[in-house]
Amino acid sequence: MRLVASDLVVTRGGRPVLSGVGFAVPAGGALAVVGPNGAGKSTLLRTIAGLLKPLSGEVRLEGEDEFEPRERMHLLGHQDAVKPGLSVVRNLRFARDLLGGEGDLTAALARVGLGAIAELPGSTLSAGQKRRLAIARLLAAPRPVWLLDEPTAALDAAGQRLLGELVAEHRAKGGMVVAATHLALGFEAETLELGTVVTVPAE
Ligand SMILES: Nc1ncnc2c1ncn2[C@@H]1O[C@H](COP(=O)(O)OP(=O)(O)OP(=O)(O)O)[C@@H](O)[C@H]1O
Repeated sequence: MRLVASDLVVTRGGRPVLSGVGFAVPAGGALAVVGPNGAGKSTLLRTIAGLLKPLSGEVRLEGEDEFEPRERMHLLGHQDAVKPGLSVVRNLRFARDLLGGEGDLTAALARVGLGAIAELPGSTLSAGQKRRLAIARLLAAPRPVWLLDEPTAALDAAGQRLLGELVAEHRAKGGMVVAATHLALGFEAETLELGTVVTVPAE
């Protein structure tokens, strides 16, 4: 399996944001997308996820031709999308059912350190706990491509280490990761500066 983007041209609000962006991430590979504020990192992730349509160019998941690429991807965005009125475990069940996964909710919550507060309402979570709940979705509904937008934001040191471990486990199973970031990610990745074309070697 391989995630390939070629010659992506994307405009937002009528202004060009990405022009001629391309990369290839093989099974087990990871790519860090870097650039200053407004460079188009989130735009690139949303385009890969199929939420924004490029003017030209394409994103494809080679080896998974029977699926729509977006069905095989997780986008962990800036917004943690926690429903305030639902408990932590119900939030996760809602997301899992929406995404069509079969992961173990209790195990996923335990892994991200939220097992003890599974019954608390989402409205009571701290920023870092919301981020951990968003990360639990990656485990509850396994998909081969993780698109992570500033994934370490709001995470404490232990949370950053945990994310590094989860990414390593995901990659060891052949998963792929594209992460937009300003901060250290806590895992090894090739780097894409927007506007350049790179090919990422496997681990
Ligand atoms: N909904 C929108 N409508 C119009 N323009 C937008 C929209 N969203 C983003 N943009 C513009 O697209 C450009 C890229 O934004 P994007 O959020 O992708 O950048 P980024 O690299 O992720 O930035 P940051 O590091 O600040 O998160 C910016 O100039 C921004 O103003």
